[in-house]
Amino acid sequence: MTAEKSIAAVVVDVVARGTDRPFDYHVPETLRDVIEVGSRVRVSFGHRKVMGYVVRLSGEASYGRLKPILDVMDLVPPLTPELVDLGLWMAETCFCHPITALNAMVPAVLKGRYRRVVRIHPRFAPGTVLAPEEEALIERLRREGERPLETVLAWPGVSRSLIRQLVRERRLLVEERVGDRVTRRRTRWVKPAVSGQALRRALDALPPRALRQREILSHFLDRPEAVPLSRLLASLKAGRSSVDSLVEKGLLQLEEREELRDPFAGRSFEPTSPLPLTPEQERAFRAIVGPLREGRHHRILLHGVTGSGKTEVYLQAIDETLKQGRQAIVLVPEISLTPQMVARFKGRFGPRVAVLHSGLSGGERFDEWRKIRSGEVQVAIGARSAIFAPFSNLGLIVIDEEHESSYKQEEQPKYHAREVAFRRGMAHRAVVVLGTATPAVETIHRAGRGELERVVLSRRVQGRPLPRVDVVDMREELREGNRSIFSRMLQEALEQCVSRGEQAVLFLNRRGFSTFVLCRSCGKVMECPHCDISLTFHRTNRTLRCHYCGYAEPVPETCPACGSSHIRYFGTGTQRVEEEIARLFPGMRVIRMDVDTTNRKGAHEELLGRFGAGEADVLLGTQMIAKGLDFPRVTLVGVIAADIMLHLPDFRAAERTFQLLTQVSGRAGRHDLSGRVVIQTYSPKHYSIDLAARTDTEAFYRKELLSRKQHRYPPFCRLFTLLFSHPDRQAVMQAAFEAARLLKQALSGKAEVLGPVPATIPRMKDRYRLQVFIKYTDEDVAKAVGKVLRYLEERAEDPELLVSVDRDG
Ligand SMILES: Nc1ncnc2c1ncn2[C@@H]1O[C@H](COP(=O)(O)OP(=O)(O)OP(=O)(O)O)[C@@H](O)[C@H]1O
Ligand SMILES: [Zn+2]
Ligand SMILES: [Zn+2]
Repeated sequence: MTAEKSIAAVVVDVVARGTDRPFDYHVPETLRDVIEVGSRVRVSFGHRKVMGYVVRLSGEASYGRLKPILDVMDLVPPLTPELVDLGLWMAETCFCHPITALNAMVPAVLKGRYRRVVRIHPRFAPGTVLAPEEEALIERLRREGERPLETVLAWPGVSRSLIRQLVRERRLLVEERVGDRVTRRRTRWVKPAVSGQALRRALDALPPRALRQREILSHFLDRPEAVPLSRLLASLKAGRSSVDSLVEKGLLQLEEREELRDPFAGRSFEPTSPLPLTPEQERAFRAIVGPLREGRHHRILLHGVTGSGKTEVYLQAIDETLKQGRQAIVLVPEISLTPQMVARFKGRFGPRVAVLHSGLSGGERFDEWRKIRSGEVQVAIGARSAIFAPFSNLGLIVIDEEHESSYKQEEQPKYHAREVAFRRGMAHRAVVVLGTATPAVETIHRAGRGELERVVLSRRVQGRPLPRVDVVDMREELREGNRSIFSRMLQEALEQCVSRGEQAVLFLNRRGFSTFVLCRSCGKVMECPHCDISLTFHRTNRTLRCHYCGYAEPVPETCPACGSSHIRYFGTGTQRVEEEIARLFPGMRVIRMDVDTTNRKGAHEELLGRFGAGEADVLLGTQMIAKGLDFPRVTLVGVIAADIMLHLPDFRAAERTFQLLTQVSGRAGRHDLSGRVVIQTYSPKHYSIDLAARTDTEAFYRKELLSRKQHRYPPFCRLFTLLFSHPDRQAVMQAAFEAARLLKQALSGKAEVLGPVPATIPRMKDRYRLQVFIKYTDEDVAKAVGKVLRYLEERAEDPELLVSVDRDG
C-alpha cells in the first residue's frame, strides 16, 4: 500500500516572498514507488514549471484539489531524510529560504536549470498556407524534433516575432523544461556477442589476411570479459573498422558504460600503516573510540600543540569507524587541503576516500559525491561543504583546525560547519572531534562548561621541542635607523638558515601591506567610484582594481585631484618583500605564493612540490601558507608584520592574531632539525602577540575570555548583525532607523540593540550600508528578530532595500 504517499510537501526552487514554506502536491499512482523524502521533483508553480525537493510524504492533504507531481528526477534521491531535516533546521536558524539551504547540500550540477524549448503544436492544422520562412522553420522542427529556444532563434530567417506569431496560430509551442547540469562520462566497451565455440568457428573461417580481426577474436577467446574499446584498440594496435566489421557480423557487441570520474586517476599514493601511538595520542584515541563503540553521540575538543600528531589520531579513529561499518567525514580548511594532507588519507584508506575540494570541476565533484551517496566510499575529506556528505551511517566527524573562520559560510545559508556537525552527530549518534592547536574562544568556553570533553596533546611527537620564538619591536628598528622591511634579527637568522642549507618560511599578512596608490603631493588615495574603499594595485597588468566590485582602471599618470605626477604606488605586499630579499640577499631563491601566483589550477600544488624538493630557500606567502605544511628542512619562520590584524574592527582581532602566530610558528622545526621563529611587530606588548610568543595558551584564553565577558561579546552573549543596504542614502537611513526603533521596542529588557552605524565599508557596489547590532542571550530573541524583519520587508515594498542577517556566537 502506498496511500500514505499520496501527498508530497515540496520546497520549490523559487526564492520570493511567501515561498519560504513547503507546498502540497498530489503524488500520481505511478510515481509512488519511486518518490521518497529527499527526492527531486518537477512541479508546476504558478504558471511555471520548477524543480523542488520533497520534504514530507503523507496521506492527507491540506487543501482539496492539488496539482500533481510531474516527475521524479533521480532514481536515488539526492537527499536523505536526515539531510532534509537538517536543511529545514538550517533555513530556520540562518534566516534563509528552505530552498537555499537544501540547494547548499547537493552538488552544484543538481541545482535546477530552466530552459525553453520550441516544438510543433500537437494539434497543428495541416493544409494551412504558410509563408516560406514559416514553412522552413516547421520543416526543420519536424526533422529535428524539440529544440531549445536559443538554438531556434539562431536559425536563418527566424525571429522572436515569427515564433510569437506561430504560437498564437497554435502551430508551435514554447515550453519550459526543468533539468539540471548533470553530465555523465560514458565510455564504449566491447564484448563477445556469441559463445566461445562460435568465436572459435568464426576465427577458423576468417581468411589469413584479416590479421587484425583474427587478433581481436583470439583476444576474446582468451579473455571473454568486456573491455573498454579504446584500450583494446591500443593494445592490439588495431583500427576501429576491424571491430566494426566484427560487430556487423554479430560476433562482438558494443555497449556504453557510465564511468565515474576520478580526479586522482593514475596517481599512486604511498600506502602507510598505523604508527605506534604516544601515550598522549593513545589517550586521545581511547576518548574517541570509547563512545564510538558504544554508538553514543559525544563531542571532543582535541587540543594538541602543532606537530603533536593529531592527524595520526584521526586516521586511527577513522580506521576503527570503518571496522564498525560506519562512515567518517573529515573537514579541513580549503587552504590546508593540500596534496600533503590528501596523500595522508589516500595513503591510509586508498580508494575508500572521496576528496571534495574547490579545484574539482562540477562533474568531478558530482562523481565524488555519488560515490559517497552510493556507499562506494566510506570517508569524505573536504572543505566546509563536505559536512553535507550524504552518508547514511556516520560514526565520526572530524573538524581539523576547528577555529578557522572559513567554516562559517559568508553567503546564505550562513551556517557554521561546527554547528552542523553537532546536529548531524546527534542524528547519527556519532562522535564529533574538533581538533586544533588554537581552539576558538567559544569552543574553549564550551569545553569549560562541560559541553565538550577536552583532550590535550601537550607535546610534539618524539620529544621534538617547540621552536624558540623571538619578538622584534619594529619601532625600535626604525629608531635605530633600519628602514628595511626586515629587522636585523630576521636578516641574520635568514642568512644563517640558508647558509646551513636549510629552508625558511616567510609569512606576510596580505592586508597589511600598502597595495594602494597615493599622490605624494596632495595625499589623495585612489578609490573605487562605486565603493568607499581604496583600489588595489596590480603590478602584472598595471591596473587598479576594486576587490569588492571588480571595477578596474589603468594606473593614472598624474593625480586626478591635483595634477601632480608624484604618484607613488606599491606592489602587493609579497612582491615588495620579494624585491627586498633580492636586494639584501642576492642569489637567494624564493618561491612566492599569493593570489597572483596561485590562481592557475594546480599552481598551489606545483609550488609546494618545488619547495619540498629543495628548489628554493625561502617560501614567501600570505595566509595560505600559515597551516598544514610539513616540510622537514624548514627551520626558520619569519612573520613580517604580526599586528596588522589587531587593528581590524572585529572583536575577534586578538583571537585571530594569537591563532595565526601560533599556527605559523608551528611550521618550524617539525622534524629532526630544531626550529626558530622571529615575529616582527609594532605592538610587542599586546597580549595576543606576547602570549603566542611564549606559547602560553592557557593564559591567552583566560585573558581573552575575561575581556569578552567585560565587553559583553560572544561567547557571553549572542550577536546579530543586521546589514541594511540601498542605492539611496536617505532610504537606507530611514529603513535602518525604523528597524532599530522597532527592535528596541520589541526586545526591550531582553536584548541590547545598538546602532545603526555605517558598516566597515560604508558603500559597496553603489549601495549605502548601515548596520544594527543586537546582543542577546535569550533564545526567544531570534524569533522576535525574524518577525520584525519580515514585517519590515513586507511593509517596505521596496525591492531595492536589502537586509541581511548574520549571527555570531
Ligand atoms: N606516534 C607517532 N610516532 C611517530 N611519528 C608520528 C606519530 N604521530 C605523528 N607522527 C609524525 O609527526 C608529524 C606531526 O604529526 P601531525 O602532522 O599529525 O601533527 P598535527 O598535530 O596534525 O600537526 P599540525 O596541527 O601542526 O598540523 C608527522 O610527520 C607525523 O607523521
Ligand atoms: Zn594629488
Ligand atoms: Zn568597487
